[in-house]
Amino acid sequence: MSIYKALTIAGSDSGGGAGIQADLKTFQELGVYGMSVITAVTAQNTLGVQGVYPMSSEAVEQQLASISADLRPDALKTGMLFSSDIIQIVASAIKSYKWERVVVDPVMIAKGGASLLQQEAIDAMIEHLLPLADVVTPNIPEAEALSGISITDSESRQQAARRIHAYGCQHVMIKGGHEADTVYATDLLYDGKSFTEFSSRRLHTPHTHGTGCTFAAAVTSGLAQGLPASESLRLAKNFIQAAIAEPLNIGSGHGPTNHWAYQRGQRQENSTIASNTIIVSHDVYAGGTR
Ligand SMILES: Nc1ncnc2c1ncn2[C@@H]1O[C@H](COP(=O)(O)OP(=O)(O)OP(=O)(O)O)[C@@H](O)[C@H]1O
Ligand SMILES: Cc1ncc(CO)c(N)n1
Repeated sequence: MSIYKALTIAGSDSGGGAGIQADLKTFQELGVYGMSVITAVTAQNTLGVQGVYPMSSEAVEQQLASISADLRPDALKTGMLFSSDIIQIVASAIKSYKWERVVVDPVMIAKGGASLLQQEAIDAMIEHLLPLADVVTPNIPEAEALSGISITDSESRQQAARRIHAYGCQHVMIKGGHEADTVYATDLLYDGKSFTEFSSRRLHTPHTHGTGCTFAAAVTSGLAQGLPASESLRLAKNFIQAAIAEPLNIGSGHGPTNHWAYQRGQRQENSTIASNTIIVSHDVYAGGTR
């Protein structure tokens, strides 16, 4: 039996719902062996972020080197990278170790508003990391920061996706979790040729801590097992829908998602979880100029 290996390069969330912890739980549930390079330790719970403690450059470099010397990842994802120094170290490791199937989740700000990436690091991400990415998964504020385009409607969302794609990544998925009051949570994929929407029923719950990390980790799990990007994104959309639909109700603030729910739903025919994961995926009209 082949063991597929996935690596997450991200921050630690002491509360266990986002960051490295969400990534490793997702890898495990989706049947891939998980490895981690920790870029920063955050003191965090469901109420917010109480502290951010970046690792030294040397600590990040050595973790990457140790993995490279022994355990080649089949796919990797980046999450919270915190500074332009860490971004450059990670980008040069990906290039020099010739690691492939790279998912960049351009984590910038936690849901409560705490900064997880220094402002000046956005340029480093565009210059060094995005050209190495197979899949980039910004939420709407991150897509605005990367593209410089204010997203107000579907046309401006398509423009932002085109602009980010032009930085050199293969696929851009602008996630729709932050849209207010829509019936569907719709993510928009651009592969340089056409747009595809992935829609699911928007669930009304405060328990969405770590949705972005979990989603990108599920994409990485699919890529690690050799699925194409579009299939990996479909898997991730199903995984996160199930994880939001069955909240754990842990903590007194914005609780974590349920990383067990997807596999539980797969095992139970006709379960409520399975019926929650109806996905509409279709090509959308690519208006405007390319
Ligand atoms: N309330 C919801 N109902 C259904 N799906 C949702 C909901 N909120 C987010 N999603 C889905 O979860 C995934 C992550 O999207 P989101 O925009 O929340 O990421 P994010 O802002 O990066 O998350 P994070 O807070 O972890 O940084 C997307 O596939 C999105 O459509
Ligand atoms: C460590 C970490 N990474 C990412 C996020 C974004 O959800 C978070 N809250 N914490």
